[in-house]
Amino acid sequence: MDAVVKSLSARVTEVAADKPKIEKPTREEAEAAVRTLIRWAGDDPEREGLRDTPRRVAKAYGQLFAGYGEDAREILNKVFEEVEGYGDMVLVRDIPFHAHCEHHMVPFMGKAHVAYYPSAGVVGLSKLARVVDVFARRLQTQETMTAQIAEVIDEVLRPRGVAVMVDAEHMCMTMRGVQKPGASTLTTQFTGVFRQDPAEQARFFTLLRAGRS
Ligand SMILES: Nc1nc2c(ncn2[C@@H]2O[C@H](COP(=O)(O)OP(=O)(O)OP(=O)(O)O)[C@@H](O)[C@H]2O)c(=O)[nH]1
Ligand SMILES: [Zn+2]
Repeated sequence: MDAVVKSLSARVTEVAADKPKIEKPTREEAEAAVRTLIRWAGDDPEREGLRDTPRRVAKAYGQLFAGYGEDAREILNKVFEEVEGYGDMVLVRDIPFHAHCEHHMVPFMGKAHVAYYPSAGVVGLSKLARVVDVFARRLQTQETMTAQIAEVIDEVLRPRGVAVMVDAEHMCMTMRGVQKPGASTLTTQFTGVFRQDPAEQARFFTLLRAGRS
């Protein structure tokens, strides 16, 4: 791709960082909390099989909640200005993700579909998937995550419109509580032309189905 790379850092610094600011506990405090939860579950944190578990859980949290240390705006901070006149919809569908619900701290997982109409250049396709992960790797509701993905793309790229659809299964509805495995939740967020024009939303849904039986 014969593309000119343009930095959007000036625009990026205009907007507030989206990383939540909290005072983190020490690693020892985190591990002690895991030991407490093991006891709350009914087991003995000192038995051999569980002795290393607090350390592993604290480490796993680093990956599962890596989104707190990332800024989606920085990920989108690079556009390819010239893509041989392309101005139509770009849709990356079936982006798999794992998140944790903020109510029960158990996983919900599924696929995100992200579309936008470029205005001044396009962004690397992988960046759209990275943006999904930034918000998925936090304590979330599906609605908030869907809105955050659409909003940050809209804010940084200033496209003619953004459409995001998230399709997920919540383990808090499967493994506990109401116990309804297989129930899926769909959420959408539209900006710009997708919000204003129902025909554009219809086109987004048509493209989502394209090539599928
Ligand atoms: N809107 C929304 N609700 C969610 C999401 N993830 C989990 N929930 C819901 O959060 C609600 C929490 O309800 P509460 O009554 O406070 O908690 P609870 O007693 O554990 O509820 P049950 O899950 O019905 O047993 C449940 O209805 C969950 O299904 C989400 O991403 N979005
Ligand atoms: Zn939940």
